[in-house]
This record gives sequence, C-alpha cells and structure tokens, in this order.
Amino acid sequence: MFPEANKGYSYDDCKATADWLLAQTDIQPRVGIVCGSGLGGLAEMLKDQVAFNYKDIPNFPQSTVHGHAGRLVFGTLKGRACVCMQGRFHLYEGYAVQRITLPIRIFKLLGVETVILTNAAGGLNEDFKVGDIMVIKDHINLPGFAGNNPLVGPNDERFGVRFPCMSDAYDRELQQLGMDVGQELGYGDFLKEGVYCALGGPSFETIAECRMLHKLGADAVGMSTVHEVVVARHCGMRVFALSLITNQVVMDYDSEEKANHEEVLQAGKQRGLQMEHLVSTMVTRIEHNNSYI
Ligand SMILES: O=P(O)(O)O[C@H]1O[C@H](CO)[C@@H](O)[C@H]1O
Ligand code: HPA
Repeated sequence: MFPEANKGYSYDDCKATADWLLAQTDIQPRVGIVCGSGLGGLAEMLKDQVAFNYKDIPNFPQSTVHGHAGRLVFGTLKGRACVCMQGRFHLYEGYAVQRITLPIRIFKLLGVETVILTNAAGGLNEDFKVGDIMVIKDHINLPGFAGNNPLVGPNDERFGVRFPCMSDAYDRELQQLGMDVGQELGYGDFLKEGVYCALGGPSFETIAECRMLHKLGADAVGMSTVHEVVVARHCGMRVFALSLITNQVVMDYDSEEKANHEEVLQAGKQRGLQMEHLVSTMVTRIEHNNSYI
C-alpha cells in the first residue's frame, strides 16, 4: 500500500522503539509534549535532559521543516518527568499520516498519560490578533474527511478500538485548567478558545478557502495537530492543545497581506516565552491534582 519507507508501524515496531528509548534513560515520562513551528524553546526548559536526534532513533522520521529542530528530549519540568518532541512531522513533508503520528504511539508505550500539543496557526476569527494564544476546544480534520486519517488500516486493539469517539477529543478539565492558568499568569488579554482546522498544506490557503473555513466554524487554521490528537485519543491519552495565532489569514481580495513561514516563526519568537510558561505551569498543576493524572 505505502512504499516501505512510508509504511505504518506495527505494535511491535512501536514497542521496539519505546524499549530502545527506555533503555537509555531513567526518566519515565507521564506527560508528552509536541512543539509547533518556532515553539521548540520549551524543550530547552527541561532539566536533567537526555536528548536524542530523530535520525538516531529507530523507525523515526526526520524533521525537514525550518523551526522544527528534530530532537526528542526527556527531562523534568518543575520536577515532573516529561518527554518533548522538539519538532513534529507534517503530511506535506511526504510522510504517510500513519508515520507522522508514530511518536504519539511511542509516547503511549513510554507511559505517557497526558499529551500537550502546540502549533502555529493562522487566525480566521476576526476577534483574534497575532500573538493570541488559543486553547483548542475542538478540531475539523479536513484530511480525515478525504480518508487521510491515521487510523486507516488494520486496527490493533492493543492501542484502541476500531471506531474511537472524538466528541471528547480535547479534555474539558484541562481546557478549563488552561484558561485558569492563563488568567493567573496575566494572559487574559490574549488568551482565547476556539476550533482548529487542519489542512494538508504546504500551500497556504486561498481567500475563498479561508472564507469557507470561517463559515464552517473554524477559528484558526494550520497543517498539523489533528492527526496526533486522533492517535492520542485512540490509545486513551488525554489531550490539551494550544495554537499560537502567528498571522491573520487573508479574507479580503483588496488585502496586500501574504502568509509566509518567516512571519510564523517571528510570531513564535515574540510570544514563545509566554507559551512556554503556560505549558510548564500546566504541567505543574497536572502533577498537583490527582484528578488530572
Ligand atoms: O503546525 P505547526 O507544526 O506549528 O506548523 C505550522 O507552521 C507551518 C506554516 O508556517 C505549518 O507547518 C503549520 O502547520
Ligand atoms: N495557514 C496554515 N497554516 C499555518 C498558518 C496559516 O495561515 N499560519 C501558521 N500555520
């Protein structure tokens, strides 16, 4: 079905990679973090780091996108054991969707219970500004509509059921915690909630596409995250996700604005520290509240 380099991975393949990693670190992470474009600074906050380049990890794809370092970092964040993907994989890099989500299954086999994802996204909601942080409350998986869902193929019940529910994809308690922590940190002016829509990329959206996505109920648009969320939920991990609004999408034919990746990375530099602070504080709160972990 897929060329060999793009095949989906079996339970045993995932287990072999997880065991390979566990043999080289004493850190047993309960929280797994995926860093979006230009948002990899979070990995640098981890203490007692044990880091692996993706190219050295059996079965791992390679990062090919600027702003995605390509390292898996184990460590502790305010005393809590974490594993952090400093860079993710995207459909447009040419990998099969089953392959770009492999690290999420490896998170599961490492013992991760909660997955925190960040991404850079274009703002569709007129009330959003560049620099806003959006707590994701739901998603629209457009590649999934076209059959490009990471769970396509034989289902291994050791990961999860054939037909997983997605109406509770984003954990409501964690969303509330995220909003509360954001308010406490003084981020109220730029903290939003909304629906994230993923497209395949790598071309940015046309004006007509942006207008359509907005009408469909999406608040932000990007090219990632939803595949990872589907796989995380399939295998029973809880999910919390944040979008950094790095640009306003173009919805007007008179506009001279043009979306570009440099602008996306630049916005990450400007708001990166606050994103890192929000995520690290969340991690601490998850630890302190047994109802969350
Ligand atoms: O979703 P992340 O990985 O943050 O990256 C976002 O930024 C890139 C476009 O600038 C796209 O890959 C889009 O998905
Ligand atoms: N569209 C799609 N992906 C993105 C955008 C965008 O406007 N900004 C950052 N990632």
